[in-house]
Amino acid sequence: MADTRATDETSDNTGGNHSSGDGNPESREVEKIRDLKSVLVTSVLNLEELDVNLYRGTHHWVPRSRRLFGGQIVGQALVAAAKSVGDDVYVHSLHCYFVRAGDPTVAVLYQVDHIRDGRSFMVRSVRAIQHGQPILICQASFHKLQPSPLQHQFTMPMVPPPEDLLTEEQLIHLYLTKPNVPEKLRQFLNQRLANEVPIEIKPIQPQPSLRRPATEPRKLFWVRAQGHIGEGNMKLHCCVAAYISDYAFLDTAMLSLADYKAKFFASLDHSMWFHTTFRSDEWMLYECESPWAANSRGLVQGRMWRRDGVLAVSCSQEGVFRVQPVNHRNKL
Ligand SMILES: CCCCCC/C=C\CCCCCCCC(=O)SCCNC(=O)CCNC(=O)[C@H](O)C(C)(C)COP(=O)(O)OP(=O)(O)OC[C@H]1O[C@@H](n2cnc3c(N)ncnc32)[C@H](O)[C@@H]1OP(=O)(O)O
Repeated sequence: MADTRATDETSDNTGGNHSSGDGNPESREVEKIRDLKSVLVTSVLNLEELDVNLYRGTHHWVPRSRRLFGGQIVGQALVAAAKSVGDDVYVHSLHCYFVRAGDPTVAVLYQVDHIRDGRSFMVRSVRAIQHGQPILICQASFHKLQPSPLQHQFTMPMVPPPEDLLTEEQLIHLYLTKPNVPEKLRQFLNQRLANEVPIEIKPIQPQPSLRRPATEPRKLFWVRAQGHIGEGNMKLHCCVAAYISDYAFLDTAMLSLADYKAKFFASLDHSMWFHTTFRSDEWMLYECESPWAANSRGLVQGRMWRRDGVLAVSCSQEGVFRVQPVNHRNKL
């Protein structure tokens, strides 16, 4: 499908026109990596067709929890659903339940059911299956473009542009240069650096250490897929956004609680609404907030903004959190 609306990088509300090249050899290295095609496109979201409406997906990065990353399963389910509709419709929403933990030692099968094809909307249901049982059930709905005078959106928060901020990786490198970083924490951060997460993040207000105060459960960060995807296939950008949207989302609910850590947390469901065209390989501002948490569950809501201030995607998710007090004796 042709993406007819490219992001206008020259007119943003984040401080004007910014060039990513700064002459620094490290930045040039980063730009070289960005020339490579995103692994999300070449591998993670590149499903193998096994039969009619039946696909197989493999894994790239697996979180420390050793259960499959929810964003990967949602992104792959959306790829499978999108293969069953024509070029004249756009995905406008999806609603998923994570019903079982995904097993990283085997592939995931995606079975697509055609629920309904209407004049304007098409609905698909996808079951992600491992060991003969569903791990995710997902409904995705597609819509033809139908312009209307009814139009409004919230205003994007004012934040520094991504060019003025450090990536999560750079922040960790900086932190590791400090003296007296406890060995356990150093190991944890080095492990984080070794992770091949195909996502780049630039937090607006980086946490200087693990020992943080309780704050309003809200955070903002710039995010994009690692590597190049390019213009063109809007459905693919939505699948990549589905992957990205789950990465640093759920822990927003934990911000209101200091001196506790989650000994177990997992997303229970995930919903997304796609409002307009965007590029998932270009910086988008992810605004995440948690309006409620109690009873071992927390709700998070998110908005992904194109850097020209257009609201591109809305997300919402509930997660289960089993928390325990942190022993701060050996922490900074
Ligand atoms: C700014 C930059 C910051 C960057 C920060 C980001 C950093 C890292 C990112 C990391 C990645 C983020 C990950 C994002 C979230 C995810 O992707 S989570 C993955 C997707 N979701 C799932 O996998 C959930 C799948 N669903 C399930 O597993 C189950 O449905 C469920 C566990 C939610 C339901 O549980 P339940 O109904 O209780 O099932 P059971 O089979 O009975 O129990 C499962 C285990 O839980 C234990 N348990 C049950 N109840 C309790 C209880 N009340 N208290 C304690 N424990 C309980 C139960 O004993 C089982 O345990 P075992 O498996 O037997 O050990």
